[in-house]
Amino acid sequence: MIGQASQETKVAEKPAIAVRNLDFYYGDNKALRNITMDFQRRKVTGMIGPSGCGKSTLLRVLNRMYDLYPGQRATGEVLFAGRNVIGSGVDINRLRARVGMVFQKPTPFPMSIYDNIAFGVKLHEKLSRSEMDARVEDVLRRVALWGEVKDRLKASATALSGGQQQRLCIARTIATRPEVVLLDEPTSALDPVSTARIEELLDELKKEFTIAIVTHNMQQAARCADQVAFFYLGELVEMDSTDRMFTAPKETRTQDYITGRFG
Ligand SMILES: Nc1ncnc2c1ncn2[C@@H]1O[C@H](COP(=O)(O)OP(=O)(O)OP(=O)(O)O)[C@@H](O)[C@H]1O
Repeated sequence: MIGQASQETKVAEKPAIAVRNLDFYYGDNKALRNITMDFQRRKVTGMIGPSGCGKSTLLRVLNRMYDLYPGQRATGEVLFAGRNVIGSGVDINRLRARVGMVFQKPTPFPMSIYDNIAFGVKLHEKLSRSEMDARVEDVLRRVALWGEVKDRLKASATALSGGQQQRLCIARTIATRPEVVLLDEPTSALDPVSTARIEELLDELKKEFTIAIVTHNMQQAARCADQVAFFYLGELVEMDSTDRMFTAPKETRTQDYITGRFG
């Protein structure tokens, strides 16, 4: 009975991000159509669908990355921390610290491993040297990179392997203590061993962060995600728990995609 009650409490928990009737345009091209979905708190939401269906576009809306480009606009609501983040009057730098993003290709800054992490933190917090050292160590430990780099924190981040660079980018993202971490195909440029390490890491990170991951890899979605959303031609076709999406999807298009019949 107690288990059931706590289960119900979990279900009732407010989503970290609630997307409502979201449309997105690249100029005249409508790339997202009336998207309504929830990103559950401290869960991994997998976003799947054929190339061009709008997965990356949706991620870029969640932290207003599209704002950097003229001609791109979103309408509808993206509710995060009590406000519509695609509305006016939002502190975009603050939003991007709270909704962090990791890209497909590792993108370390051309500076030292230490500074890659300290750089973003300094924009938002005033830490003493020892506090910053502690923050750097903490996030590097959490991405299981500390052992590999602790003796060369002042060395250039670009000298790390691709897998190490991607773990550093995740460390850099979580160093500003975001609530949500967005990952756009974070392992597609990595070998299987590095991929497995990132997937293990996601399992750890979701204890603390809400995670949204775009992936083309169905096994990865099945392994990592708690819930999966399937997109097609700018629409959200279906969203459900990972188990149900992979064993009993409601829509034929979902079934066809996950079984490799198209895409
Ligand atoms: N900068 C842009 N300018 C114009 N149209 C764009 C731009 N970026 C994406 N699009 C269009 O928006 C639609 C959605 O693209 P998006 O990159 O979000 O898809 P995706 O599902 O992430 O694809 P992929 O899996 O190949 O990365 C596509 O029709 C694409 O051509």
